[in-house]
Amino acid sequence: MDTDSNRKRQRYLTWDQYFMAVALVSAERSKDPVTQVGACIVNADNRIVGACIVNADNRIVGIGYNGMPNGCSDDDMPWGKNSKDILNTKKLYVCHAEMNAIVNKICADIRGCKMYVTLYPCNNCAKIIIQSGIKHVVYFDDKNRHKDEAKASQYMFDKAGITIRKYNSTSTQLNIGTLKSRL
Ligand SMILES: O=c1ccn([C@H]2C[C@H](O)[C@@H](COP(=O)(O)O)O2)c(=O)[nH]1
Ligand SMILES: [Zn+2]
Repeated sequence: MDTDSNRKRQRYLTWDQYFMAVALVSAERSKDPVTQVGACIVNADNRIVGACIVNADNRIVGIGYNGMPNGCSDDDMPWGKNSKDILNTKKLYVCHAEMNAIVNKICADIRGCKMYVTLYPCNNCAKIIIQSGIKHVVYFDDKNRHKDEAKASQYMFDKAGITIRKYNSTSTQLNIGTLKSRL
């Protein structure tokens, strides 16, 4: 590598890679044994609102991952999904990453912002995304895209004029394992 070059470094992350990497790393905090989801919100100037500012409670404000509500210990709550008793599954309890990112925001006004999220948002997250004023969504994984919840999300996004697109991973592959091995 020519460390004496006068030219700027060429292989730096694109904005998409950078913000999706932040969301993917945030998902690594999730305790969900099946699906780990992370989200981050950026403003029109490509600035993460709440860029990993850690407050006294160790909360990264402005960024979120799927987890149990504050005060509901991860060790006491059910993380399964197949019990016949829905009250004994995570479904009614887990806070979705998109909601946590919005609740954790440090800017009062996130109208016009963009959300990077590692999973196509469900219909409930679509509602809170729309109501928060976020105008653009970039998602990484569309494993739920066939579900009615996702079809309802797309319908509401279209009606509300929210743009949503899949992260274009044809460029440098984001390898969280490599990132984690360097931490
Ligand atoms: O929009 C969404 C949809 C789902 N999640 C979280 C909620 C759960 O913790 C998992 C989904 O678990 P599965 O076992 O894959 O059903 O993903 C979210 O954060 N945002
Ligand atoms: Zn959701």
